[in-house]
Amino acid sequence: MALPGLSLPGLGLQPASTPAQGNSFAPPIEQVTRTENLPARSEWRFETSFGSPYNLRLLGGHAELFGVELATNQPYDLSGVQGAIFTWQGCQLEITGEAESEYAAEETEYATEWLNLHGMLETLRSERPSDGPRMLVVGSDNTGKSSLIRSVAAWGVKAGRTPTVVNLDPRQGLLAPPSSLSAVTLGSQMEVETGFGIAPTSGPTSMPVKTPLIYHYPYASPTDRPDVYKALATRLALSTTSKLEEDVTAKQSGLMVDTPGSLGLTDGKGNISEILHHLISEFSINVIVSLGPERLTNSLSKRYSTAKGHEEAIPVLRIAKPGGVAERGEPHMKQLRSRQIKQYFFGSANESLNPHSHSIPFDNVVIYGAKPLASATETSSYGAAEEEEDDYDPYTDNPTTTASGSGTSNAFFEKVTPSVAMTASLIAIKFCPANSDESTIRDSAVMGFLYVADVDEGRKKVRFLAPHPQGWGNRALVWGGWPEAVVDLVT
Ligand SMILES: Nc1ncnc2c1ncn2[C@@H]1O[C@H](COP(=O)(O)OP(=O)(O)OP(=O)(O)O)[C@@H](O)[C@H]1O
Repeated sequence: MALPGLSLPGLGLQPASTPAQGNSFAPPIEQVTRTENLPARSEWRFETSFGSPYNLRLLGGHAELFGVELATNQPYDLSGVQGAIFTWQGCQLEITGEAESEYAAEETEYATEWLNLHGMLETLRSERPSDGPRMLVVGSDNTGKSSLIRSVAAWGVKAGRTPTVVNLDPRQGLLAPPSSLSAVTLGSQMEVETGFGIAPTSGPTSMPVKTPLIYHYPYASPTDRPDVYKALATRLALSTTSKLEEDVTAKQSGLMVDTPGSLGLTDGKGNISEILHHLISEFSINVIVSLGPERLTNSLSKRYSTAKGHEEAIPVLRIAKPGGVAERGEPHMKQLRSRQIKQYFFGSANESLNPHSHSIPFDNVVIYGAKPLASATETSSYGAAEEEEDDYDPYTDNPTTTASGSGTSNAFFEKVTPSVAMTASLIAIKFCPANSDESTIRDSAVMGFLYVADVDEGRKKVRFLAPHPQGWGNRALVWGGWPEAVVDLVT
């Protein structure tokens, strides 16, 4: 019997191609190993703690984690992960280690819906090769947005496409630490354990390197600094779309935009976030996928699914939240951020990296502190913004003063002297020179991140960890109060 969706274009189910990795997998003696036989179209859901080993191995059949196929006999370390190993045809798994919860589930209709979405994207790619799908996924927190994007991106890569994934949620980085808004074109398949993989490094790696375009937004939510968020989204949209213009295959493969859960909420009158309108307009979105409540989908449909003036209609699709998606509390999210930061500097178990130490006198370093929103100038972040939104110009709110303080106002940054308060936090190296004006510093892409390992106020020296051995010349450095310090990065 053919499985629904499997005949859709672009998803040739083939035997797992990666060979067995031998017998290097040696479970700790006290760990109990058990096997699970999963029937077709079921999944193994698990929630595991950080630091407590949890290993999975595919013994037979086919299985995938968010679209990425597991290789037979390869051990995968899935500690600190909430997820599900899904199988279309049935499989046998070997599991070692303790989970906070784990069970086999057969209510997996969501997977067919996601696969049908992949099929629809493939149809759009074939029908309009010069103008691929530009999909935005919206919904409240923990509705499966990132997992959906990971899966359809992985299926796209498997079908020979090179989709571009855009992460607009600063709380979780995409090939970058939290506080990043980033985009990457996937030229190769993702990893089972690390998802999109690790950030590029100066050293040799066994994994194919994916180079993201990164902007720095050192706040947890778009509504913390909507002016900065919108300006950076505009920058990211411009850079991404102009890059796609130079790459026919990537343009045909299309964009997949992941949004933070706060943009999937409507106000009491059912109005959509004005920032969401901004993203739809700036990324020229032509498919909207809603994982949110019916109210959000209705509001989006009312606004976008019928043509208005010169605007084309944008289809709005509603997809149900998968049953297995778990609420993630703040302690879990904090550990996730900490792990992403560690991985940025030290890599993963499969691909370790060696960060470099740079000790610099205070006088030789110029650091700008990112300011929180000082005055409540934004009265409401909801509303239709029907006309003005499309005309949003990031330059209109640009102060012309230098960030170093001459002139009338420093809206975004203030110069700061290194202090112990910075210890264990992240600093972004911008591509622009240190004496650039505020808006240039704000809008510059990120060259890389530094970790403040130590500040010696007595000797007036600051020690950074950097992924690269080279210095960064006279570039602007920006310190934000967010994400929180990760004190156990350097032991
Ligand atoms: N089928 C599933 N079974 C078990 N866990 C799942 C399943 N699908 C997703 N998850 C897990 O649920 C959590 C939330 O999913 P995901 O990150 O995709 O949601 P999200 O809507 O992007 O959340 P947020 O907006 O808060 O970032 C993740 O840890 C994810 O790995």
